Amino acid sequence: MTRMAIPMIELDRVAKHYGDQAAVADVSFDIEKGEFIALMGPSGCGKTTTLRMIAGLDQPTSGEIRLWGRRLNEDAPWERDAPLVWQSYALFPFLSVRKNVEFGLKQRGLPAAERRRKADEWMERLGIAGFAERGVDQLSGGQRQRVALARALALEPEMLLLDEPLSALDPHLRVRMQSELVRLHRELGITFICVTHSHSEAFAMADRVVIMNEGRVQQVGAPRDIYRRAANRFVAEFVGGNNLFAGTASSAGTRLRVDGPFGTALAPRPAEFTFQDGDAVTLVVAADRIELAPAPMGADNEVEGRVVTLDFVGSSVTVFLETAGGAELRIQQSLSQIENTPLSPGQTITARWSQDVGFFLSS
Ligand SMILES: Nc1ncnc2c1ncn2[C@@H]1O[C@H](COP(=O)(O)OP(=O)(O)OP(=O)(O)O)[C@@H](O)[C@H]1O
Repeated sequence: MTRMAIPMIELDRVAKHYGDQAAVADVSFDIEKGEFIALMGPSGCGKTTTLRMIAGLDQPTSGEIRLWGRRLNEDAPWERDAPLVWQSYALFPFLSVRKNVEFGLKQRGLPAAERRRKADEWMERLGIAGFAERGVDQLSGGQRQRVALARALALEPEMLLLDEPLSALDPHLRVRMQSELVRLHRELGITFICVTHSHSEAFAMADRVVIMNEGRVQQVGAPRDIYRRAANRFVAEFVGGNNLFAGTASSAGTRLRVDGPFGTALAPRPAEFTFQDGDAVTLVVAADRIELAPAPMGADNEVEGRVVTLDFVGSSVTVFLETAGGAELRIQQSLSQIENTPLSPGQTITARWSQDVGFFLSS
C-alpha cells in the first residue's frame, strides 16, 4: 500500500553549486508516473541544470533525487537502469533518418532485424517513414524534430526528458508539434519532463507546470490553477495576462477595499493572511476577467481609462488602458467581443469586473 504513495521521481531539497554560484538553490517537487511536467522559468533560472540532474548528467551538490523511493544521486546515467531518455535535437547529419532512429538501439546491442522493425514502427508512427533513407540534412525543421523524437521513443523509455524541444521550429510548426507531443504523451503513457522558457508552450502541453526563478521553485500546479491563482508576484507577472493593482487596504465587511492609482476595487478578503487598514497591498485581476463598457454605471469595480493601444494576437485582443491616476490596465477580449464596439487609441472607456475574481498577493 505504501508503495502506491511513492511518486516516480522525487526531488528533495536539491541544490547544484558551481563555485559560490547556485545554478539550483533549493528545488523540491514530485513527478507521478505518466505525467507531462513542464519546467518553466526565465533564462538562467536553473531549468536545464534540474533536468540534467534528473538525467544523471550532473550530480546535485546537496539534496536527493529518488526514483521510486531509491536514491539516484551517485548513479551515472547508464547505471540508473532508470528508463530515462534524453531527447536531443542534435541528429547525426551524415546518417539517414533510419540510421539516426536506430542509433540508440544499436548502442544497446539490439540485433539488426529487431532494430529495423522498431525503427520502422516509430518512423511510421511519427509520419517520417517516407524519408527513411534520406539524409537528415535534407529534412525540414519539423521533420528533424520527428526524427529526434522517433530516435528517443524507439528506446521505449518510461520517462522522456526534453530540453526546449520546439525552440528550433518556426511559430506555426511549433504549435503543431505541441499538439503532436500532447497526443504522443497521451497515447504512450510515458512520463514527459520538458524544459521550456515559453509559458504558452508549457501551459498548452503540461499536466503540471513547475515555475522556477533564481534556482528556486516558485509554484507547482496545473496550468489553469497557476493562471487563476499565482502564488506570488513573480508568478503573477511571469505568466502574463494579469493586472497587478497596488494600493492601500481598508476593510469592507467580507471584502477588502483597495484604493490606488487605478481607482477603487473590492475583492474577497484573503483567508490565509490578514491585512490591517492602511497596509500596502497588491490585488491581482486576470485580464480576461475584465469587461469593457462604453460608460460607468456607478457600480463597484469600475475604472475609467483612455485606450493606449490594442494588441491583436490571433483571435484575441489585449486592450491597454491608462487611468487618470496613471495606472495601466490590460483587458483581454476575443476579437468577436470587440467587433461590435470598435475601439481606437485615445478613446475613454470603462473597465469593470466582478468583486469575486480578484485575489491578493501575500508578498
Ligand atoms: N557548468 C556550469 N558552470 C558554471 N555555471 C553554470 C554551469 N551550468 C549552468 N551554470 C549557471 O547556472 C545558472 C542556471 O543555468 P541553467 O542552464 O540551468 O538555466 P536555464 O534556466 O536552463 O537557462 P536557459 O533558459 O538560458 O537555458 C546560470 O546562471 C548558468 O550560467
